[in-house]
Amino acid sequence: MKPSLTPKKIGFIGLGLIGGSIAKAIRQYYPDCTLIAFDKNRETLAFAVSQGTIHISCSSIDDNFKHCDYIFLCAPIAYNTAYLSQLKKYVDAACILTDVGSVKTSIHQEIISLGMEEFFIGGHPMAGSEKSGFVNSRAHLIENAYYILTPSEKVAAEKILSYQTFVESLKALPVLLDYKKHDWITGTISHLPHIIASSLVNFVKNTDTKEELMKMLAAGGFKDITRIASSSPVMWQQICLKNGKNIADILKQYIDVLQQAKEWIEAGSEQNLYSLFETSRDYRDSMPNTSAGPIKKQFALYCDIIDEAGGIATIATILASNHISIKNIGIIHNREFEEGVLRIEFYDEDSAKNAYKLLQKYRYIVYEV
Ligand SMILES: NC(=O)c1ccc[n+]([C@@H]2O[C@H](COP(=O)([O-])OP(=O)(O)OC[C@H]3O[C@@H](n4cnc5c(N)ncnc54)[C@H](O)[C@@H]3O)[C@@H](O)[C@H]2O)c1
Ligand SMILES: O=C(O)C(=O)C[C@]1(C(=O)O)C=C[C@@H](O)C=C1
Repeated sequence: MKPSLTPKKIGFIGLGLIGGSIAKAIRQYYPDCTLIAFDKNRETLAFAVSQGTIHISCSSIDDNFKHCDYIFLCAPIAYNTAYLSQLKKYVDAACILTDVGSVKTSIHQEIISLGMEEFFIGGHPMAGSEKSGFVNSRAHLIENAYYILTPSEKVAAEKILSYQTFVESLKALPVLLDYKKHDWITGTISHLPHIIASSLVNFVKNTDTKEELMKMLAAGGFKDITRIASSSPVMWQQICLKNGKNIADILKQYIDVLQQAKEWIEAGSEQNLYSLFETSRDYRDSMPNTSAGPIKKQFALYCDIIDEAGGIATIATILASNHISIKNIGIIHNREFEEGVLRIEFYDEDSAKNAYKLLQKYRYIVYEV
């Protein structure tokens, strides 16, 4: 049986940040598709039904999961793998079973041992946040983000094509990859940075002065490199356990690099130290910073506001009544804007441009980023 190009029913197991965001995107682009979900958190399911994101909330993996065009496993990785045996009786020839987990080898191995290869295409959207849960999910999360697909060896070519087309229809950018290669690459560009961020934060916590001066004085540099230290401990514990071998090898190489930097500093090696920062600057600056690149462009503007109660609310109302959604809003204080200024972030370029024109029309002083 061929996979359907316009899915009629899609199931979710785990409806948090990623499951919720994919479900919301599907709701937007396939309004006639029935969405069903099981999550261990019943309040999440009730909320998702009340929001109109899903149609049916399931209290377990039950018969509702029969005849799905897609089943998305979106719980923390070890649970996704643990649910496969229960799902086996619900996947049929037309169904594509997929996951969104940050590690792929462990789930592929279980799929092989359960004889479910013809149904499974691993998936991993390279988008996310340090915030978890359905409440933080949004349809735009995967827009313009790379979405890695790791097809099983025995899955039909037409299923792969169909899934690629589906991912594109949700405005993400599918990239096919071997699952073992996936785990090495994400080990380096995602898992290692999370370990660095968390251990750096803990290092500061443990070496701070009695008055917590480090915590007070930590500025942009520290905050930029450690945002992801606020991510879900369960999710990252499971990633480290399941991709442990790769991460340990990568960490070893990275520690050698740190050791080298230490030696250059101790030796006062001017040329090597200059090269360290020059090379990194050039490479970092060469990374695409458009919304289609791995680093998402931020669509923001700054706006002066009078320091009075309700100032932010007035601006939020002007934008909302013109159907412009705000991603983030807050007053910032830095050297450039000593008095403090309102920073408003939007989901896309058009919203930022429209907001700019609108706020100018209302006589606000607005600065483009
Ligand atoms: N957060 C990110 O940045 C990111 C990005 C890409 C992929 N992922 C992957 O997506 C998956 C989900 O991550 P998330 O960020 O959406 O996490 P999340 O915590 O926001 O959501 C997980 C959801 O799964 C539910 N859940 C937990 N245990 C369960 C269980 N045993 N049975 C059923 N439901 C259960 C939780 O109630 C929650 O609603 C993970 O596998 C992660 O590796 C995360
Ligand atoms: O932007 C973030 O907060 C993320 O951590 C997203 C991020 C990452 O880039 O490492 C986290 C885990 C994923 O599996 C994919 C994306």
